[in-house]
Amino acid sequence: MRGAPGSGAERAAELRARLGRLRAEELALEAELCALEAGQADERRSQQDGLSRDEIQRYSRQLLLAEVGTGGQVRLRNSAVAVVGTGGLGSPCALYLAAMGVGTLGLVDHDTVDHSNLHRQIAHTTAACEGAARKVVSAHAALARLNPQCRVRTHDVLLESANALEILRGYDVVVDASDNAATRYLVNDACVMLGIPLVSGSAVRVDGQLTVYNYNGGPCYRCLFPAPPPAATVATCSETGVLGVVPGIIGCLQALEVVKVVTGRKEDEPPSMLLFSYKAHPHFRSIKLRGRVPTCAVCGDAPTVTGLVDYAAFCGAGPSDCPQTLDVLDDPSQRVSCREYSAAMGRPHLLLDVRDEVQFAICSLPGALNVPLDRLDERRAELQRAIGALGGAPVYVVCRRGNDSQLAVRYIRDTLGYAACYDVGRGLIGWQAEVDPEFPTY
Ligand SMILES: Nc1ncnc2c1ncn2[C@@H]1O[C@H](COP(=O)(O)OP(=O)(O)OP(=O)(O)O)[C@@H](O)[C@H]1O
Ligand SMILES: [Zn+2]
Repeated sequence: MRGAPGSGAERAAELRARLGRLRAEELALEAELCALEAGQADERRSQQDGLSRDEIQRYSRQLLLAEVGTGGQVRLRNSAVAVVGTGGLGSPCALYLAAMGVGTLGLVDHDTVDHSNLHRQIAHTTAACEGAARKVVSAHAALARLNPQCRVRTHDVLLESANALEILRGYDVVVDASDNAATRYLVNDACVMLGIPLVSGSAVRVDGQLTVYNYNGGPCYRCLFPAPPPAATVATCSETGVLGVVPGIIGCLQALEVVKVVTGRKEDEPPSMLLFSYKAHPHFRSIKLRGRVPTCAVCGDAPTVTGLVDYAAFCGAGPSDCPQTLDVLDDPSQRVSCREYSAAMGRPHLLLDVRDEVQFAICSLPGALNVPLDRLDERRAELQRAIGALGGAPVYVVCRRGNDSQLAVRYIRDTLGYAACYDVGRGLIGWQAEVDPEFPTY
């Protein structure tokens, strides 16, 4: 409803529009600044001993703590910390590190802000998303607003074997806030080779984990996990979801560990892994870890990995948490495109949606019967009845991305013996791209 001319509602709309333009301009300036600064030679980091008047005022509540004091604050100011990933973990971690007075922060990310990031990636804003801002630019803007005294270096690149040593060299601590196995091993190996402590975190669904690796005789990531898990078993936020505050909790704890390492307060702590779960009571559990493993391939006594390797090949998946695309149907005639299904919708058929009930409740195509892939066999009689009523008309099977639907087509053809069954290729993601741009994706 539009307000009357001159009313508060009209003024609010005008102010909202003006703020939108200012936010867009801020991001454009930020992007230009990031690009300029990225091309400049690094200045020497300040290594002075004392604190300025401004610093004393800004950090006064922290200076009062025996755990920090002036000495600790100076160490924070003189430190440089790299944060790999400015997503769910990296956002709160980098914000707190900047707020607490870390002098130099390096942000590494190769991604653009997306709407589905905003419930947890709190360094980013709706305006950044609408302007398709790069994550490092958007995070730089947030850090600059929070603490202009923090020097931010942005690395708007995919961290990979070819650039990791060069990018991470010179930092005092590295924070792994990434979301995939290939990057975890890469960052671990680079930190071992460069002799940098690594504060590693992860968060999926309602659970999180935190460990400091390669520190004070403790293990590295490979000491604990010498071989990566099979790529298909790795849970990812985009597939299984994540409660917004969970990476917030772990990212804040990563910032805490950085402070302890930089201020020298962690030296007496034995290595441990902290586990968090919303479902466990109490929510936190700490597991003691053994020290460095002498046979470890990278930090052991006779390392076999002495340079960065091909981590995508090692992990069976590249540096992305996007699920792999399956192709299990032998015959392309068992698949229709989303456009072809759209054309067939007016004719008799059964649309079977094999996503789980939670996803089906988010959005679905008209008339779809929902039987999750893992319940096909249990609900076999019901399926057979529905197929029997078709009089030979086709069954189309859909899921989110077109992977599970292929497995279901196989089941219906091979186990139920119904040959007129087709996969809707690329699933609902394809439906939005090919047929209906208004259809929600998640
Ligand atoms: N090798 C890498 N180099 C640079 N950035 C990386 C690398 N690996 C992961 N990242 C970044 O780490 C961040 C991890 O964030 P997060 O786990 O919250 O998920 P996301 O990828 O942003 O979102 P979603 O998984 O929901 O699509 C991402 O911004 C991603 O781009
Ligand atoms: Zn090791």
